[in-house]
Amino acid sequence: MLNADALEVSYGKSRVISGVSLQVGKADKVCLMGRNGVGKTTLLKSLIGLLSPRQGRIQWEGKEITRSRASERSRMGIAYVPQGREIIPMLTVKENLELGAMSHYPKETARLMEEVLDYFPALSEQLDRKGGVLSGGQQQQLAIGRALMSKPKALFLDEPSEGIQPNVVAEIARTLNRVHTEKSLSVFIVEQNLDFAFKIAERFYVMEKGQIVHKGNTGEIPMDTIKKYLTI
Ligand SMILES: Nc1ncnc2c1ncn2[C@@H]1O[C@H](COP(=O)(O)OP(=O)(O)OP(=O)(O)O)[C@@H](O)[C@H]1O
Repeated sequence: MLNADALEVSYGKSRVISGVSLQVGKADKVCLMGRNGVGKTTLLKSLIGLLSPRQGRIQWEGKEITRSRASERSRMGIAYVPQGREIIPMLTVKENLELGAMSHYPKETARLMEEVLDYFPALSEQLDRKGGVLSGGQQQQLAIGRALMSKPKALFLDEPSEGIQPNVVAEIARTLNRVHTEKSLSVFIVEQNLDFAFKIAERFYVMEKGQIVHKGNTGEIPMDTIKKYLTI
């Protein structure tokens, strides 16, 4: 579905990603792990179109998208949940959700919202509240819900468990697994929380200094082995 080949991504003269190749298949559940600053967010942004790779190529469903803008990739079914969630604090929960459908599926807003509120019932009671007053966990649910409003085929999430209470993290994992099953959604998560990552991912990639140094199936490798890559 998404195929990245030999990507190189830089900020000015500083090369952050080099020679990275990875695949995300249909209904795949993949986690990208690595210590702080190894380049996970940079790689994710290049996959969804917010950064342009200096070298390499990205294909989506067999089509070249290396130079496509993020908005075009979004129309093709690639949705992004950024680190820090980036919900709009002055808009209500309902308005934040509506934004997700506005670009591509404005006529389906009501139906999509019903679906998203079924996935995240806690948001139903908050619809008229400003996004900015929600707890971190509710904001994360809102950010994922907003992404789902664009009817994605694949969801790319950057550290969705960061700063969130364990019970809400567990609930988010359950919901992502449910959406994956019901919609054949592909899920690609950047995570440092291994418990959360292992609740979702079937496959993983580990990054060090801008390169993939390890990959495999989560079921075939003990969590402790991966932990070694993440501890200093
Ligand atoms: N906009 C930018 N301009 C210049 N350098 C940047 C920029 N964003 C990130 N970097 C640098 O690129 C490197 C990789 O950062 P990146 O955020 O991709 O890592 P990460 O693995 O996602 O880290 P974290 O887990 O802390 O989010 C770091 O050295 C960082 O300082």
